[in-house]
Amino acid sequence: MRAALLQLTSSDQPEENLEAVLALVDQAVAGGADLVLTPEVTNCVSASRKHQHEVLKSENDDIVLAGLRNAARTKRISIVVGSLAVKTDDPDGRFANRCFVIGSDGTIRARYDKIHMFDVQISDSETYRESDGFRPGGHAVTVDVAGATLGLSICYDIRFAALYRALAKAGAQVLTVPAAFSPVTGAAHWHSLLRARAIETGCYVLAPAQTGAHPHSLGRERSTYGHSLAVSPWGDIIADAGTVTGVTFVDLDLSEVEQARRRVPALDHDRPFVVS
Ligand SMILES: O=C(O)CNC(=O)[C@H](CS)NC(=O)CCC(=O)C(=O)O
Repeated sequence: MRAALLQLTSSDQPEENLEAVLALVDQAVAGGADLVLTPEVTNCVSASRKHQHEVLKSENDDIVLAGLRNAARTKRISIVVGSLAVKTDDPDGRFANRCFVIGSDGTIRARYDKIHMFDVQISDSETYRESDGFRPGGHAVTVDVAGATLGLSICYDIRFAALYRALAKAGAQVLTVPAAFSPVTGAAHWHSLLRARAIETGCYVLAPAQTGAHPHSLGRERSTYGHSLAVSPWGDIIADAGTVTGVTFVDLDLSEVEQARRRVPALDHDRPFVVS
């Protein structure tokens, strides 16, 4: 199976982002991809709640989701839309940070709402309060698509190893980690966290990322770390997109999942213990 990781610098305008992502989907198809993966918040990166409420829609009216479903169907590819910010029926008006898996017939095969919210003060000048604007999910999801079983996650989830262990035990062979990582924590932790999850589970890890300085008509400036990454089930980095936008191809051989788990069957070696 050939996967293509799309690295984007999404703006706060969904129309622009749709155009940009469809251009990269075309490149991915031309390069022979069966499975295309896009980063977290492909449809809109914005720090302004007011602006988000103006431009974002429920999933039924989201133009990026509609455009990517159409692309999947007409080009016969599967797509993991890393996430879209979509309106929900939350009484506080909060959005969902939702991953969509689209089959090669254009149907939505799975949805996953990001579970862990990035409520973090990285420094005096850099604070994130994701749960102010987004309603967290509570369901982990695996899905069979393009000949593989995927285990879904989003960005900050990567710091919660138990999620990935549960996904692998539920049958996942490929863990997807679409992201919009902060430059500071990315430089410190990104590669290590992704490699650790691959090593612990014997899964491929595919992590398409937002990169660079995101243009804003409103709100404060926002930059992301980039470095879309693919990691083998043995823990080797097999692709790193650096910081430019574009498409990164990676060929997956699912027998490597079995092989890694045969060599180190740690996934089957959990033991009960108490902490005192
Ligand atoms: O707000 C949006 O536009 C979309 N969501 C995000 O960008 C989220 C929440 S702010 N970012 C992360 O989870 C980064 C995690 C991270 O950087 C780390 O774990 O170190």
